[in-house]
Amino acid sequence: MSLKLEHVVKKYKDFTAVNDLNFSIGKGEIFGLIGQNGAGKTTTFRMILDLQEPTSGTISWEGKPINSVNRDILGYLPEERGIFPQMKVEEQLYFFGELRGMNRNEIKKEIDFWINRFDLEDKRKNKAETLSKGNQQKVQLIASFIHKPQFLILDEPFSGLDPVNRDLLKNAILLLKNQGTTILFSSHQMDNVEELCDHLCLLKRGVSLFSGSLLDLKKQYGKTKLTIRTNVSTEQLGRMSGVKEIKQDREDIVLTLMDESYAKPIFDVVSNGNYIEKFSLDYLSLDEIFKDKVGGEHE
Ligand SMILES: Nc1ncnc2c1ncn2[C@@H]1O[C@H](COP(=O)(O)OP(=O)(O)OP(=O)(O)O)[C@@H](O)[C@H]1O
Repeated sequence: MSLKLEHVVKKYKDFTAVNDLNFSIGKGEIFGLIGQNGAGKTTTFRMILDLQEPTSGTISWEGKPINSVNRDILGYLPEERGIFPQMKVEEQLYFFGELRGMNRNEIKKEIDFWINRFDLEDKRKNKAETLSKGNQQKVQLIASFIHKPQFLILDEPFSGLDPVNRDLLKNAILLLKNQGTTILFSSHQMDNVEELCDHLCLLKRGVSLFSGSLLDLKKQYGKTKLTIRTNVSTEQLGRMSGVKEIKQDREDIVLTLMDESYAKPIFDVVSNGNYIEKFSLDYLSLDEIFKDKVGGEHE
């Protein structure tokens, strides 16, 4: 394991922001930390980065206490966005690279590569303050990993990015993973987590509701989402046994089943002389699981 948190607690006076948190991240894995506002994600990141001390518990990197590890193996995109407004994009990135001990040739290579990937070529010589928010965020992202850290922590990296830039970021994250970078990121947007993460931890008010592989989380619920497009009526399907919930979603009827075994009798009814355009039995989406786990409080 690269990163390991064991029984980590963070208290602010009487308030417990993180309570007995345990999870580990394997080398080269993408790990998602998800939770509502105030769940304790940023606090956890700050403890991993040794910017805050845990009240109790241990955090280790490759078996050594995280605070004994060379800072240059880490990269961090903080939640607070901010770059030097008056500095040109390129100067900015040279500055952060030099801070990490890189020479100008190495930095130039990285800048050329990432500026191109993030579609910022025409902004190179522009002052940061003249860039749109999304473009400023991309510059800050490049700054966080320009030194090729072994372990990259991204706090809400997708927030504020349009769909095209979200895809650019997703591809960048996958590229970094393929180069061996271990990546931990937080997000409120479950589709990003679902697409990218191998493993995740679901936090609610500082307590972990689940930590482990995405597939194991999905298996807890089983394949209970049945989507049907047919000429059989909603009323008839709603009367079938094992149906917990039924709703119309445009042309589809979506059933939530008590468990997977109820799908076969429904198939037998639907396939009996009817035209079936769609019959698909799936795991719940991470968004649906999240809402179920955190209850009705998720807006
Ligand atoms: N310095 C502090 N003093 C007191 N309470 C704090 C402090 N920092 C954070 N908290 C509280 O700890 C809890 C967790 O905060 P944290 O910022 O880690 O949440 P988060 O999951 O990152 O939320 P968000 O998604 O809104 O960024 C919140 O209730 C917050 O008010």
